[in-house]
Amino acid sequence: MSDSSWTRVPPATGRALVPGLMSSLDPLLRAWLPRQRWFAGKGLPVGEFRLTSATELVPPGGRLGPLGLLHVLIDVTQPGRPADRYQLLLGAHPLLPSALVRAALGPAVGGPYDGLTLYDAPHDPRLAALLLERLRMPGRIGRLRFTTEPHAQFPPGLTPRVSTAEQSNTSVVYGDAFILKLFRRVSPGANPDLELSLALARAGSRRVAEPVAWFEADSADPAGDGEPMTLGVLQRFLPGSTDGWALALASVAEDGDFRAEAAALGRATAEVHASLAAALPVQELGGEALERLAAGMTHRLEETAAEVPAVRPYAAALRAAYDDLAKLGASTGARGTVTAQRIHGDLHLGQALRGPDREWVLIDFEGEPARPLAERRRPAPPVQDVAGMLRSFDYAAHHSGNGAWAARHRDAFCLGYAEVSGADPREQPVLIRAFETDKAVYEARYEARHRPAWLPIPLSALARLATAVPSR
Ligand SMILES: Nc1ncnc2c1ncn2[C@@H]1O[C@H](COP(=O)(O)OP(=O)(O)O)[C@@H](O)[C@H]1O
Ligand SMILES: O=P(O)(O)O[C@H]1O[C@H](CO)[C@@H](O[C@H]2O[C@H](CO)[C@@H](O)[C@H](O)[C@H]2O)[C@H](O)[C@H]1O
Repeated sequence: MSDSSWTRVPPATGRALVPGLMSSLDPLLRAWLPRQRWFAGKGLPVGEFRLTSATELVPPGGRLGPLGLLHVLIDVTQPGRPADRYQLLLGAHPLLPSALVRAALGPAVGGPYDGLTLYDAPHDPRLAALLLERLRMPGRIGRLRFTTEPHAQFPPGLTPRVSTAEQSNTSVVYGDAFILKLFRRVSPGANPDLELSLALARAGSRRVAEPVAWFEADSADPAGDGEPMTLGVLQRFLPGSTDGWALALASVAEDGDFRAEAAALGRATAEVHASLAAALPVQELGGEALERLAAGMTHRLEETAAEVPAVRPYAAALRAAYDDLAKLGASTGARGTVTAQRIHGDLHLGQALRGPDREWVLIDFEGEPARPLAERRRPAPPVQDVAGMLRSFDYAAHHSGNGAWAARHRDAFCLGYAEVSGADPREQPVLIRAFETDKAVYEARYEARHRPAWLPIPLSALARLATAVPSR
């Protein structure tokens, strides 16, 4: 089937295809976009919207027109940050069915776009099904390129439902067999969620949800640097799985013993690290690289203290952890004693799913969404992931004030990790303290921006880390 049966391909700006789209979208997006969890520039005034691409997907042989799926990439300018590019998937309807009213970008009646109401398409099973059909067929449409992993099979007609999980992107589950993650803030370059999941799956790892298909946009516009942008990844869905955060909270609530699960998670994490080290480049970080790492952490602390006043009282003491890291760099010279490799980058209990077979699988290899893509793709010491998980045990325990639960399970996780890697991460105290501090600083900013009621959790960790005995 030729691509042309799927779509009308618009010119680069999309304006000729969808006359009036931008003037209709502008006022709607001003109100709707900042309310979305995945909107990165919260709290800052919105400047301009610039349409960089619009592509309409319509079913083969289906009627052309506004009832297709409109794929849009839009740049948003805000003072004090580089422009962000967002992926929008829009439906348009003359009279929105009641089930879709909550997905409307604005008032659900009297739509401003040619008399049509615009809405967030992943919520519409008909349009989500259309996207799956398109993913089943490798090929291009305008700037969009669809790819299927060789030998991967996924049947047509799976029933879609949009995920209700609180998340940084938007996911659609198809028949409890596959899950499509639609990245919302996109940048040129492979998204590590696709890159690392694919590397792990191709290496035969059982700790990953295998990608079966994905789609990208080329960066033909002047702002792009030539690398394609990953827009969405379809992966195996793990039915009947529960995430580590839910399991940990249940255990905390009854002061339970979760150590076997925590140790198994430590082993799974070390297995993933070993597979990533075997599949992708590894490098030794010399003195200067460690000093740069420490400088980056110090910078993040300063930015956070400027933005989140409650962090300020701890800032001076916390810097000691980074100074120690820089000194470690200075003492190693160019020899390099710290191994860096590709890692998960944002590991926490919510990123680990345990299936009915009781095995852990890690998901969401995207890294911290707030960091630039190039930084997220850089090799880093694997202890960074360990520190992320240690913070997560602390988060879980905080809900009941049960600090002993956190300590027991942090230990169990490290012991499990050591069983596979051959070394207990706590044998690198300077590194682990620096990364744990850096993570808690990240969390303070994350919570201040997204969930202010949770801010006390990273703040209490910062208070503890600030008074921790320096490792010198
Ligand atoms: N392969 C999968 N199988 C089952 N559930 C999944 C799978 N991938 C993700 N999920 C569910 O979707 C949620 C969000 O996924 P995640 O990749 O963390 O998205 P985001 O990056 O947008 O936060 C997870 O917490 C989990 O509940
Ligand atoms: O899963 P995401 O990629 O969206 O990660 C972001 O959101 C997480 C919260 O949903 C946040 O994690 C923090 O809260 C968790 C409990 O909800 C806790 O287990 C983590 O340890 C803590 O960092 C994550 O930092 C953020 O990037």
